[in-house]
Amino acid sequence: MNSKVCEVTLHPSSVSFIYQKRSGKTVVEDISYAHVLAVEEKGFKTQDNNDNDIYAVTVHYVRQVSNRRLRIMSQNVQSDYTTCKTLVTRLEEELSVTERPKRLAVIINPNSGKKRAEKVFKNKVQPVFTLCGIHTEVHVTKTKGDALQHVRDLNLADVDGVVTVGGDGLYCEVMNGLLLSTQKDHGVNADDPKAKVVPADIPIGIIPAGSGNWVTQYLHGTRDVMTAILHVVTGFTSRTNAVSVHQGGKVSAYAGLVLCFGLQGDMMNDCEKFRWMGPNRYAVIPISTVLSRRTFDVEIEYEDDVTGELTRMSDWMYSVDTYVISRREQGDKLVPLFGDSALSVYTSSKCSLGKHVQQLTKLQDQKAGCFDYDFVKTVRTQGYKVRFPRAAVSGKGDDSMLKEKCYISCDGDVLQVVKPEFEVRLHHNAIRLYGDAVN
Ligand SMILES: Nc1ncnc2c1ncn2[C@@H]1O[C@H](COP(=O)(O)OP(=O)(O)OP(=O)(O)O)[C@@H](O)[C@H]1O
Repeated sequence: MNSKVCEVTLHPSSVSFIYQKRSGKTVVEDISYAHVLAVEEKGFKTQDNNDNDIYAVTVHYVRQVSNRRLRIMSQNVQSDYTTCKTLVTRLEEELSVTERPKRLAVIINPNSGKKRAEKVFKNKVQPVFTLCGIHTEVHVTKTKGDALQHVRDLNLADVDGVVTVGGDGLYCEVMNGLLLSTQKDHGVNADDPKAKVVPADIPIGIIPAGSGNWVTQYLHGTRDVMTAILHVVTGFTSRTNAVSVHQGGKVSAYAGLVLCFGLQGDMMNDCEKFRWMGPNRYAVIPISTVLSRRTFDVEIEYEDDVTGELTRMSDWMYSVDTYVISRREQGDKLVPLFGDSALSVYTSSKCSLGKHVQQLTKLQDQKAGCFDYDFVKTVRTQGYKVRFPRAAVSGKGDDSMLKEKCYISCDGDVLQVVKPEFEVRLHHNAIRLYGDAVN
């Protein structure tokens, strides 16, 4: 922390401090009001050489350090009383007119990742929220589904945002709760795939404490916890897409990261059986799933976003994957694209194991060209139906159920396909996240 007698200049959108270092070098520190977190009055110190009373104020602010990481810096300002008071008044004014959250509902999954979510909240999140004068209402989940129900029970008018401390699965639950509550409040039938979904206005902040934390990585360019906290307290938000999956006239779930039918669904289902292994299970189990990969005899119906044509394709497929946060190529890498105008749906048909592993490895490493294989098809659409026209079913008509167990990975959670048809719809920019995603 710098602690020097300063010259303070208030500009329209920033404040600058000019002081001399011990070496005699003059330093100018310019801090945008948008980056100021809090101002604390420390009181009178000594007198300067001109017999003026020296007053001290500490200004806490955010600075980007490296690799898109953010940190809290503090400037200890010492100056005459009037200058300091003018500074405090101005900064408090600036802080009060921003979109900063003041009341947050916090939901913690104590079982996320390495089970450190509660510690992360207590040691890292709470002190920053306290510094910024944010009031919190904390809920620690007891079981799966608890977060969704808690959000549904919240009076959304009482909070400025909902913060999750956990992984992508916890984010998915909260997002589901917010979207379902919003549809109910607006009289929208969430079960109807054609209904126009009303976007959820309450932003979600994600403090990464899970195993994957991909939404955080895509949004902030880092999984760093302090960076995620500072994105919440500074209050900037970005919009992101959601997709819904419907079966048998009901909405099964919304996804905000991935909705992958087939191979990835099987991988997640296999990984769930080995939850006791912790995050290590994701490194080992998928290999055995790929080695025993299975194909599904499916028909996909969609309206092509480019031609507007209603199209059907039938094939034996390993997977039908949708990345809710789209991927686009930048140089030799895939980078995230938030709020894409259509879904990119990737289907994988029969191919040799060697080629498949090569393609999946490229995809895992986020390499450009990972979809450029003859067995991978890319479709751009607002939604699609997947049917199992030749699958064995039990029951008839609306009661028919698939006999084979098939799974979808919905943001890493396992969703079973029970009906011989499911439908997926895009909901453009339906969710607000704390963070300034740069596409
Ligand atoms: N108290 C709880 N006990 C068991 N499961 C929970 C609890 N709270 C939430 N869950 C569910 O556990 C699943 C995984 O949670 P979460 O995403 O937080 O951690 P993770 O799986 O370690 O991380 P990631 O999803 O990033 O891989 C989610 O479906 C979540 O809803």
